[in-house]
Amino acid sequence: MTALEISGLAKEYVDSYSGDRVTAIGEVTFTVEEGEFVSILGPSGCGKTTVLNIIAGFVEQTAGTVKVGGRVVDGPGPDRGVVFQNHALFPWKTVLGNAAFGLRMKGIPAARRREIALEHLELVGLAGFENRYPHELSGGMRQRLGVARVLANEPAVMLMDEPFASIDAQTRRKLQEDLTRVFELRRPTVFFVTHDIDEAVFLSDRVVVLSRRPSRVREIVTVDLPRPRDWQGTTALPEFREIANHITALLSEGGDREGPELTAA
Ligand SMILES: Nc1ncnc2c1ncn2[C@@H]1O[C@H](COP(=O)(O)OP(=O)(O)OP(=O)(O)O)[C@@H](O)[C@H]1O
Repeated sequence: MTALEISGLAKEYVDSYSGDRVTAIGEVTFTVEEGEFVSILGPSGCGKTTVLNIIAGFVEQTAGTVKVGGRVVDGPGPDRGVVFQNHALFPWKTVLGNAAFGLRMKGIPAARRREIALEHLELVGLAGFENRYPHELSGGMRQRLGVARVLANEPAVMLMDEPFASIDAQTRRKLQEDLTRVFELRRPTVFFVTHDIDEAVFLSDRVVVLSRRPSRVREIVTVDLPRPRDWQGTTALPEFREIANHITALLSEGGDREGPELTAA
């Protein structure tokens, strides 16, 4: 079943200082099926985060529709859970309190909240840290907590905005591997924004490649690599490199004039 349906999405921003209009998203259409991992890639400034913010209900589109589970999105809601790049955890709450927060909002009784939160902390490798506070965790651990907090709520769609961008390369590999493991176990529906071609190919079932601004879908690339995936084995597959090279070519044909930050090994 289709979990997320984006049709004819467009967004024009008006710069609050100059009054200039910027067409961030030209026309973007794609779907994400239930239990599918879909990433979005494109040149810097092509509107990837804007697409995610519209799906989350934080930003209103100029045209087009977003449907989650067949229902039109018109604001934030518990059917969408966001893992932010900067964690966005509650600093005054413990790890357990953060993981259980959404469950509390849903009115789930305390004992059950604790049980669900602990189960998800264990799933992301944070068992034993439940009484710590966010400032006592490393960046990678905070991001694990962000994932546990969202998964515990069982949203229809999990939205991830470059969650590993500010994390050192070695920890990042581990987090990517652990995210695939969690995905393969639980099969949440994931929409993932990234700049990193290898990351997108490694994690995803499909990759939506956008053109530069005003963005359109250049191609939706299917990543038919076997699961379970592990970084060393999967990235060594000739098919992995073929797909990553194909996406690199698509992005360079698209004239990535805004920056060389797209990475491909
Ligand atoms: N609130 C805003 N007001 C005006 N312009 C905006 C606003 N938010 C984003 N933009 C502009 O819209 C375009 C798309 O921005 P967005 O952050 O969605 O792109 P992105 O592809 O995620 O960028 P990056 O790859 O650099 O993270 C950019 O030109 C940006 O400057």
